[in-house]
Amino acid sequence: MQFTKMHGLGNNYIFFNLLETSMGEQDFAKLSKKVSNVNFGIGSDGIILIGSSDVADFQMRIFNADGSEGRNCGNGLRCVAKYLFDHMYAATRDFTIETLGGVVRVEVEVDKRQIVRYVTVDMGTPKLLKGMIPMAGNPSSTAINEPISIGAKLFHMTCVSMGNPHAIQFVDDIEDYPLSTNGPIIEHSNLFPERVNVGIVTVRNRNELNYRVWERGSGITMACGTGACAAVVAATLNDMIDKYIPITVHLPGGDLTVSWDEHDHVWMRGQAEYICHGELVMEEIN
Ligand SMILES: N[C@H](CCC[C@H](N)C(=O)O)C(=O)O
Repeated sequence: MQFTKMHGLGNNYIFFNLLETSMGEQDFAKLSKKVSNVNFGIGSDGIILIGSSDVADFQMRIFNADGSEGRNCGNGLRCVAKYLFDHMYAATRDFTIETLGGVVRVEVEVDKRQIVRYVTVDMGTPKLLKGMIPMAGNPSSTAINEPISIGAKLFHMTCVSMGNPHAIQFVDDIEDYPLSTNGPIIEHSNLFPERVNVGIVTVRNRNELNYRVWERGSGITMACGTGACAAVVAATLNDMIDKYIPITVHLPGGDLTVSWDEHDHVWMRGQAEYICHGELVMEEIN
């Protein structure tokens, strides 16, 4: 089985192109757990399937390193967009991709050799109601800087869905925050019936954020596109950054430009890179 390994700011996935070869009734959860493991597999934050769609130009599915299926993936979307344009599946520079979290529109920017360098994604509208995150509590209320106790710890969280769930906390210095301790506690709290991506943000100024993530199903990664979008929405809701302008989000793997526009759409612009192509020995997987 052919694969391509790509990353968006170090958030790396193994991509399978189902437009070329079907993988049949594959147990994608099992495949992702095996392939994502750096010792017994290839090593990645998960797998991404590129396929056809009845409601958009293409479809993207993402499975985390633990085998759970994600509902959206910002860094993955930029990689998929680059792959589809570079391999001439996409006839135009802008096209749509179906995810479990909804259909998004992407636009690729090419250099003079027609190679994709940057991708802009219209990530759609953020969902703020607890019933849409989803999280416990009154489903038609929101969690904006809400004090939330989990175990013996008190957190102040702003919760946003970008198609996938994010719990955002604002701290003085993201490097000091015990993310590998608190991340799994929050991810697996019964407050979040579908678990949650845990984002930590330091506001540098009115148009720059620092952001780190403990990802649902993958743990600490170098970057999270949907998380960066959720961070900008959360910082805006808490009046920590200026509205409607492009915000630079600094992640461990690099920078993204995110804006939440006056039409309630969140836009993310960033790079996507190839790492390698390869052949997966399938009998080792089953
Ligand atoms: N790294 C991805 C997010 C993966 C989300 C996944 N961890 C989940 O929601 O289960 C991104 O760039 O948006």
